[in-house]
Amino acid sequence: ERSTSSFSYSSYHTLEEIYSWIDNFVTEHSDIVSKIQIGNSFENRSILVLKFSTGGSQHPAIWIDTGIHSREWITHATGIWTANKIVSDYGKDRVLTDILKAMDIFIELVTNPDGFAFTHSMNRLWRKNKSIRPGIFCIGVDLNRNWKSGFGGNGSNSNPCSETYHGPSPQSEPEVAAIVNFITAHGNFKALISIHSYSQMLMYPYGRSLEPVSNQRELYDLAKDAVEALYKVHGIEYFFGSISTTLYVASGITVDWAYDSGIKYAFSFELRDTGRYGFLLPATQIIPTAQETWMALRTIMEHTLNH
Ligand SMILES: O=C(O)[C@H](Cc1ccccc1)CC(O)(O)C[N+](=O)[O-]
Ligand SMILES: [Zn+2]
Repeated sequence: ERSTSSFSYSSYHTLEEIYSWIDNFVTEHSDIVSKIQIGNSFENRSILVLKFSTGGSQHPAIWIDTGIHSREWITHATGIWTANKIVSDYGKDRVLTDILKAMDIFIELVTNPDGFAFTHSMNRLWRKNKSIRPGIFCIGVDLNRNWKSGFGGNGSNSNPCSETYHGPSPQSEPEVAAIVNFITAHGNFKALISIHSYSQMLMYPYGRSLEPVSNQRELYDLAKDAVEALYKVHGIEYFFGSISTTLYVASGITVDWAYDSGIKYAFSFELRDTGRYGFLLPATQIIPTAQETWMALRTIMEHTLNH
């Protein structure tokens, strides 16, 4: 369709519908939003990032990614609603306006486009990307185990048929390499938020070990404030803490790489629910989930602005 006004934010969408929405969205809000292609997926789909900026060059930046695991459809839908919330509230919400006056926000909505297309065409519960390699008879790498930090450690698997297969080497997957190259070249990211589902948790590094990060107390207090802001919207309760102590040990993950790269505010969300619907969360819960998640994101971004 020609404009985002006919786009339903309370429905799940195909890859083509999302990419079309991105083009319309950027056209309609070209004063503050632009589209950047940071690379191509294994199956040669464009990897797209939305940049929200009020100008300046190289503002300190905040990264948000959704859909790194393709079956977690609530995360793409939440990202799309969040993008629209940012343009709707800029100039009205004092906190958001202050954030965007000083910082840029980058949102990668479909971080695993090949896997996402596959969840629509063949297997709704596909998690990994779609890479294939000679002599290997299972498809895909877990993009949340392919990062350099702690690569190959506990909580990742060397078996290509495993759902947590870490891949042949760190950043072997184009979908991960594209983000690493973009964030490294930019050089001024202050926060990274990688959004998953489900379990209703807000977590910070490390995943690879039980060892606390240097600013653990600060991250604990910030996570606490963020989940309280989330709770106030619809009464949904989140657990929070470090990944390894709150959920399980996982190695080669996005937020450990971000933290070790100097991004001291690195978080991962597990959105709704706690297992009743799981990855098959009904579309009726998209907007309520996005509304409450926004309040947590806004809390993290405000803290990043002020520290
Ligand atoms: O194992 C995962 O990558 C996430 C948990 C997670 C999330 C962030 C960093 C480390 C681990 C769980 C999930 O979101 O993928 C849900 N699932 O197990 O399919
Ligand atoms: Zn996930």
